[in-house]
Amino acid sequence: MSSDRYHQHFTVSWDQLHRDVRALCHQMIERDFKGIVAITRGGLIPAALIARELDIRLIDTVCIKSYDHMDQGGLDIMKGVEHDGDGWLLVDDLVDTGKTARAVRKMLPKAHFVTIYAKPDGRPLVDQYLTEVAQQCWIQFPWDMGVAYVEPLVDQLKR
Ligand SMILES: O=P(O)(O)OC[C@H]1O[C@H](OP(=O)(O)OP(=O)(O)O)[C@H](O)[C@@H]1O
Ligand SMILES: Nc1nc2[nH]cnc2c(=O)[nH]1
Ligand SMILES: [Mg+2]
Repeated sequence: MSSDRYHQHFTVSWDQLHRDVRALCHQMIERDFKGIVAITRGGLIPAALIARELDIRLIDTVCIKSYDHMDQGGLDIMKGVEHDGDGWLLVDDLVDTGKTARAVRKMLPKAHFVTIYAKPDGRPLVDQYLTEVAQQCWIQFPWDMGVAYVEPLVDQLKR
């Protein structure tokens, strides 16, 4: 999935990501989980933040690699887990088309599946999310960005 065909961007800073994960944790505070299964790689950092807020110590991963082979969006499950997700919290950063969610849901049908952000097409596949983002909007995560120099306005206008 390349971002160039998206017209809008939703840029998430580390500070916003942290605040959004904490807000999602407030919505899960009544629940009791055996552990967290993070969907790599995007689910890893949200899972670590949730583990800290909800004091969850048992953390596993489902390792998935998606590839666009001639636009046939394929998925390679590189590592699964030995249970059906009953009592576990399943975490990803976002759901877009739902392709990843559909594959993981088959493996962990009984898990409580949450993402921080959800596009409309993927929304029905997760149990809980914090913020809906337009389908054509590319979510830019802090781990894909860096702080950059911006030249003074006067110099920009001189060019
Ligand atoms: O609903 P979908 O259309 O499947 O898109 C959502 C998935 O895409 C991103 O992962 P990506 O496949 O980019 O891999 P990564 O998490 O390892 O970066 C994101 O972390 C979700 O897992
Ligand atoms: N970073 C990022 N990865 C994605 N994978 C599928 N949709 C998205 C998105 O909006 N942002
Ligand atoms: Mg991912």
